[in-house]
Amino acid sequence: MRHPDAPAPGEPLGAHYDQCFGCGHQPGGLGLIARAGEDVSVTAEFTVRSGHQGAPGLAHGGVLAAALDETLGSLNWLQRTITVTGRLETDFVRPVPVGTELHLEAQVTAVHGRKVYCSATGRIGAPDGPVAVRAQALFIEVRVDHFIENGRAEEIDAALTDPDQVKVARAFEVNP
Ligand SMILES: CCCCC/C=C\C/C=C\C/C=C\C/C=C\CCCC(=O)SCCNC(=O)CCNC(=O)[C@H](O)C(C)(C)COP(=O)(O)OP(=O)(O)OC[C@H]1O[C@@H](n2cnc3c(N)ncnc32)[C@H](O)[C@@H]1OP(=O)(O)O
Repeated sequence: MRHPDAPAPGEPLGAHYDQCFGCGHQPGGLGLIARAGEDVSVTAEFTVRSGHQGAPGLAHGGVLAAALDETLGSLNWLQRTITVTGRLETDFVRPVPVGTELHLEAQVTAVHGRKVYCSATGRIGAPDGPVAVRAQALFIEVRVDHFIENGRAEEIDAALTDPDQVKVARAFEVNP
């Protein structure tokens, strides 16, 4: 369900963690930029770079799955809950050349308790371009302890003492 304080449609969502491979400022990462959509949906773009290749001149399937995963994960901002990927099923429909701007969209399709069912699509070159990838996913709601108990102490300690990170956690109504 869309949280009453969710970002307005069109508003950029920013990074949930500065060192995230998907949305953070990580060298070699995706540099994916997401925006809130209507209801519980998001749109995002990511440009395939040479470091994302699997075959000559083509994106690696795992990188495309990561872009879908990150787009789906950014639905957290609209629900103001923290969820992590439990299951991600991906259809690779078309090869994606290096240099392509992949236009992604994702939405929540159902919620049962802690389970959030969602789907995503990635299109080549434009929001109405040819479909290249699709995903069906199940995200599971977790508490902030999930990260504190499982993450490496070095990064967890840094996150807990970073005011910007704490602000992001508060946006998810989490009190670390
Ligand atoms: C210190 C400061 C930190 C600050 C953090 C601040 C902000 C963070 C904000 C957002 C960040 C959040 C996410 C990141 C966003 C985007 C990145 C992309 C997303 C990812 O990349 S994220 C990484 C990959 N992800 C994982 O690293 C998960 C590893 N995994 C686990 O940690 C556990 O596996 C877990 C927690 C998933 C479940 O464990 P659990 O013990 O809590 O719950 P349980 O197993 O009981 O499952 C409950 C119900 O889900 C069903 N269920 C579970 N898994 C299923 C599956 N695979 N298929 C079908 N059904 C499944 C069960 O069947 C049951 O269903 P039922 O209730 O009906 O019986």
